[in-house]
Amino acid sequence: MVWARGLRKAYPSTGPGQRGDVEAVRGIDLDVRPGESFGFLGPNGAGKSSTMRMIAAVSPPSGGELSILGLDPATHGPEIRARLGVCPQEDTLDLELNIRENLLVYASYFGIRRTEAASRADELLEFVQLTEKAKAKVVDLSGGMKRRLTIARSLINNPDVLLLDEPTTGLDPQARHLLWDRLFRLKQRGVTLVLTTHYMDEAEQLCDRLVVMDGGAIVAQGSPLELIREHSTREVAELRFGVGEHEALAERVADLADRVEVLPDRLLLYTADGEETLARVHERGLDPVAVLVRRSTLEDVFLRLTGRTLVD
Ligand SMILES: Nc1ncnc2c1ncn2[C@@H]1O[C@H](COP(=O)(O)OP(=O)(O)OP(=O)(O)O)[C@@H](O)[C@H]1O
Repeated sequence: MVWARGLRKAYPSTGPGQRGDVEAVRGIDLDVRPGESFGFLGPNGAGKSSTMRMIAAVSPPSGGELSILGLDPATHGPEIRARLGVCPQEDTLDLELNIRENLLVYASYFGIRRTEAASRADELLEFVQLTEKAKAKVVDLSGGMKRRLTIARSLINNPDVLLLDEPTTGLDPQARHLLWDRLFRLKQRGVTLVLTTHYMDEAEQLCDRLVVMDGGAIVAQGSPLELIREHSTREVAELRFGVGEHEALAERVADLADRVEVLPDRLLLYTADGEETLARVHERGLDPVAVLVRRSTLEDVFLRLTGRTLVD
């Protein structure tokens, strides 16, 4: 569905004192398969949105090869865009129109006939659970509802691939779960999902496979489970001590874990059995102010690969 080799994106520098181009994407390879849910996970500035804009055929690559739905975006941009759904990071809904009208106007951009557009709009409002709000204004919707409307809008042309740039950023947990549920259903219907996120739980919930990006490059790829197995241990014991004590205490527990990470507010002990490790910590006479034993997540994978946390 999406295939890339050595894909690059550079922007001319604009700021004073900036020299050379900004290398947003530095030669990445991609292979998104039909029907899968594929994610780009990485912190702000990793190059996720730049990659998505190239896949959406709205931003030309600066180098490398790119094929979308088997077509070259340089020569087949309009055909590709007609078969894609794009859900941008910021909602770009028309505030003057009501909810249903937003869908109808969007349908007209794709040349969909009025009667077909009307039934499609009703079907999509039902799908995103906004039927009762059909006549409401955009300003009367919650953040979660606006996102659902944006998704409905991006489905108006019945796309083969849906691109979602940070679909749940800024939403509360309930709104996020509702959105995830709709995206699962789309996947069940055979729509290929390509999404960016900086939420590890979202990547774990939604993505069959993902690439971890940092500084414009892919630093790891695989299924969430594969990435965790490959780059982390089964469990993590988190220990909080007094402010400024963590660096020195890390040395005293280093031999109790496969690996120890020092964060400003806690120590992370990577181990197969967190409770067992914790018991050993206490045996040494150390007394953390707070402890937590949890399973490893993609956040741990990112920390291992980059030395930084995903959300600073
Ligand atoms: N239009 C542009 N002109 C110049 N520089 C840009 C442009 N768009 C992005 N960049 C720069 O390219 C780099 C990658 O940005 P990009 O938005 O692709 O990252 P991201 O991973 O999507 O981050 P975010 O989560 O903040 O959207 C950053 O250094 C950014 O400042």
